[in-house]
Amino acid sequence: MLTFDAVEIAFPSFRLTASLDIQAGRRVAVIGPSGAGKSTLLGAIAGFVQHEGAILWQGERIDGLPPAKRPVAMLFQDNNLFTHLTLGQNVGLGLRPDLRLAPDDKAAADAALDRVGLGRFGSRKPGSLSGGQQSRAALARVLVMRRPLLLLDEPFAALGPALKDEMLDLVAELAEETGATVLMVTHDPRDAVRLSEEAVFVADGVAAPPVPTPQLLEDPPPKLAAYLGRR
Ligand SMILES: Nc1ncnc2c1ncn2[C@@H]1O[C@H](COP(=O)(O)OP(=O)(O)OP(=O)(O)O)[C@@H](O)[C@H]1O
Repeated sequence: MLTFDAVEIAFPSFRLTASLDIQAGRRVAVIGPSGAGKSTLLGAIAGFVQHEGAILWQGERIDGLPPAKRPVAMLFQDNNLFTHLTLGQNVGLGLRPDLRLAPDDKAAADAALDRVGLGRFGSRKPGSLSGGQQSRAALARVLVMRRPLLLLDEPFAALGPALKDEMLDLVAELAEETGATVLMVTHDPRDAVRLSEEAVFVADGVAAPPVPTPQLLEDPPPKLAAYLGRR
């Protein structure tokens, strides 16, 4: 279980509180108006954002750990693939930031590329791939890290609808296989329904405890209704 215990994030002109639990193995959408604090919430889990209160994973505090030691892998919208490195090396970075890859590491990187359908592309560079293939490579890099918490910050926003659906289904499949707990920031209720079982609504300085995604979208609180354009 991922626990936010009286977490409070305070920037000079922004404040966000969160007291909630997310069951291990769940896929959870983080949804809410622009600027509400969705990315900030993920940043606190990953260790990029300072806060009061405690964040625990399986009952142990992780908020004192440096980002690299947290049980977390994070995927951003711009992929963060290095254009001068091959896909194999980009994925290998998930294992060894210095890229001193042992044979086992190389095999794990190849296996991760294979799993996302890029088995033959290990020696290619990102620039020679389509947007969808680049997204798959970035997913392979977080997959190879084998971290139990997968944080996705609008990772597929730049993809067209069909490709986005394909990626969301792939994430769901991989999460089932690995048992990973997934938190995904999205602006699109369709994405939330496609990927997630539960959703955390972030608005007015509060990240609310998760509720079943269909329930939240069928009967949204007023702020979410306004955000969704349903008044
Ligand atoms: N390092 C920081 N220092 C000060 N303020 C910050 C910092 N990071 C974020 N903020 C502020 O925190 C608020 C929440 O930002 P955040 O990016 O988390 O929102 P969001 O819900 O992810 O927005 P969007 O949907 O537009 O991406 C914003 O007002 C932002 O300006």
